[in-house]
Amino acid sequence: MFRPQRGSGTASVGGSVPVSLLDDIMAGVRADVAARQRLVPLDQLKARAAGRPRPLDGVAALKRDAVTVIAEVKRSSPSRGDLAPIPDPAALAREYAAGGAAAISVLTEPRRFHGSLADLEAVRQAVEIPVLRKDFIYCSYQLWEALAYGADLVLLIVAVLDQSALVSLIERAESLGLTPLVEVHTAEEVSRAVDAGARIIGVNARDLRTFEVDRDLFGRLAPRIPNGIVKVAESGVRGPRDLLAYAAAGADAVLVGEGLVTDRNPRQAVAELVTAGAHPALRHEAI
Ligand SMILES: O=C(O)c1ccccc1NCC(=O)[C@H](O)[C@H](O)COP(=O)(O)O
Repeated sequence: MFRPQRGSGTASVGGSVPVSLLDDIMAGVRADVAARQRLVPLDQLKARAAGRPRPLDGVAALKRDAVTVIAEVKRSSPSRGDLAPIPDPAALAREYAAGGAAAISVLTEPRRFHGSLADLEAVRQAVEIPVLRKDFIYCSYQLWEALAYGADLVLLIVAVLDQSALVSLIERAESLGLTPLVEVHTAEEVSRAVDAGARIIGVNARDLRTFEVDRDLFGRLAPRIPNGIVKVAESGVRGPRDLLAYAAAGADAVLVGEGLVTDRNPRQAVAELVTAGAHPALRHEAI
């Protein structure tokens, strides 16, 4: 198994073939999905999903007359290692909701982020605001899992999907009532997301191949995102100042992980972001 160095998303395996960490993550995700498919056949998953209420509207939750906050349940990450043990994700989610978060993001990838579908379900049962399944989704089985375990939104990362897969996953997610948050990191990926019909586009400041965080990237890419599409600034928010910078560059929402899970008072940390996001100078019309 490839073990990444901090600050480096690529390495030489066996001294010769360069392997991207993202490729390594995807290999693990595919193996895990295949194993879960053997344990829980699609019919069983669909039956479980049928017992769930219809998912909440992700667009309506994020696009308000203030900059909204998506607060993330994030234990660990490839770039930063262990961040917080989070023994009770439901309790953390309740704190986030009490602080005014518009939605909760739950990392469900187990190998690198120490997340799970059980975390997703626990958070779903704890809060009434929309919940995002944040994972490396490449197939419709994972969408059914998202639905069955209580997600309202799903992350689709353009960098790991070819265009036909992106289009069909967006369509399939929408047809299931799930709202896709389509993540980009380059101008070309913005075009692909727009062409594929994304209604929410997240610009991730973190390059998933090098782990470098470029907070100015959102400002460069946001003008390429047409009006009417919800713009989310992902990664690198460590406090209200970062939210205000993203807001000034046109963000409708920010997605925050490390800055919240490492704070001693996550409820207050969210509330401070929400207060900054509601500043009258930032107010814009809801779509
Ligand atoms: O966080 C990582 O190291 C990472 C590495 C490879 C793929 C994804 C990764 N993180 C997922 C995210 O995009 C973040 O969890 C999210 O945007 C919050 O970022 P932050 O507030 O900087 O923790």
